[in-house]
Amino acid sequence: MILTVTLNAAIDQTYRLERLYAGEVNRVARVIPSAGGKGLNVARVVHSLGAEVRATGVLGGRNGDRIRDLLEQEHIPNDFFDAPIESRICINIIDGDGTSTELLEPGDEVDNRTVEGFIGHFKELLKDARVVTLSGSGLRGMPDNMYALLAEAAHEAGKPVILDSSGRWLTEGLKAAPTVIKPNRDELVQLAGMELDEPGVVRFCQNYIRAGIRHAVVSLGSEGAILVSREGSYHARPPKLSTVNTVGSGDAMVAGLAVGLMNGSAPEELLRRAVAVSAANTLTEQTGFVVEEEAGRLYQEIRVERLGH
Ligand SMILES: Nc1ncnc2c1ncn2[C@@H]1O[C@H](COP(=O)(O)OP(=O)(O)OP(=O)(O)O)[C@@H](O)[C@H]1O
Ligand SMILES: O=P(O)(O)OC[C@@]1(O)O[C@H](CO)[C@@H](O)[C@@H]1O
Repeated sequence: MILTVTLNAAIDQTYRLERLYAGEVNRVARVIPSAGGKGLNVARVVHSLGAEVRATGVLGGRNGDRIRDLLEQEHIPNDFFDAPIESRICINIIDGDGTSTELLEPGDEVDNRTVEGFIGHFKELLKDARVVTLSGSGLRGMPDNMYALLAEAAHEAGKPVILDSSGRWLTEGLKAAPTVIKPNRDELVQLAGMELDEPGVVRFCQNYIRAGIRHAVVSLGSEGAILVSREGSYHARPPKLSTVNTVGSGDAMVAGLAVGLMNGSAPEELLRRAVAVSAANTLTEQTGFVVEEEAGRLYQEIRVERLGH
């Protein structure tokens, strides 16, 4: 089973309208709600790929109940830790030309009892997990090294762990050397403190490989992704696509990586599958949702280049 962690779960509201006018009254044409926060998108995609998944994290309040209901409707197995908080709402506004504007609430504040309680809950769930994914921001009040604590618990239990986060959650989480990391272009620039070209990405990521991370996968939007590992580095590119909603593509990539890791895929295959799954996510309206056959079709069209750097 793949265990997905969403510390800061959300009701993701996708609003579609013809055009967004800042500073004016905007009427929404269509609302598409889904159980969100990055880890729940990962869970949905793993589920749609037919692999066994369990979603965990922290939920609370009426929004927390709604998130549970949405998960039940989709038959996504879940076992969240209940906390005296209100889970957040995140908004993604997509206008007629496909431009996406995201409004992300920060999430509620928790105390130490919730932090300790969740870590205990996570350690129990780890027993049945084959791969763990840690995604997105944490809740206020959680220690900056929350993901390092969870990754260390996964290491102790002998379970591979994928980290996909940003800011301090990522910087501190990296110190526990997760098995796989998946920064996007902006996150890598923040970590490096400068823009990087393709050889620069490989050289920079090799530092993480030396520090014990097995695969560093840098996602580059429509340009696909670069995987750096001890066995070699690769750049996989998807075909040009008419995208519908790109939000959650990074999460779909993490889902593809988790399934590949569980199946023991070699780096090139791991990357090709992850790029195919993430590209398939851009073709569906719902955030973090993939049609398996679409991913299979795209898999044939991914071009993979071995990098010499
Ligand atoms: N326009 C696109 N066309 C084809 N594939 C895409 C496109 N946008 C994203 N992808 C695929 O999705 C992967 C992840 O996208 P991206 O680098 O934007 O991640 P991200 O910023 O983490 O996304 P998010 O935070 O929205 O989940 C890319 O590596 C690529 O394989
Ligand atoms: O605030 P975080 O946890 O970093 O990101 C939250 C979020 O933007 O990420 C997903 C897209 O990747 C959305 O479902 C969700 O709303």
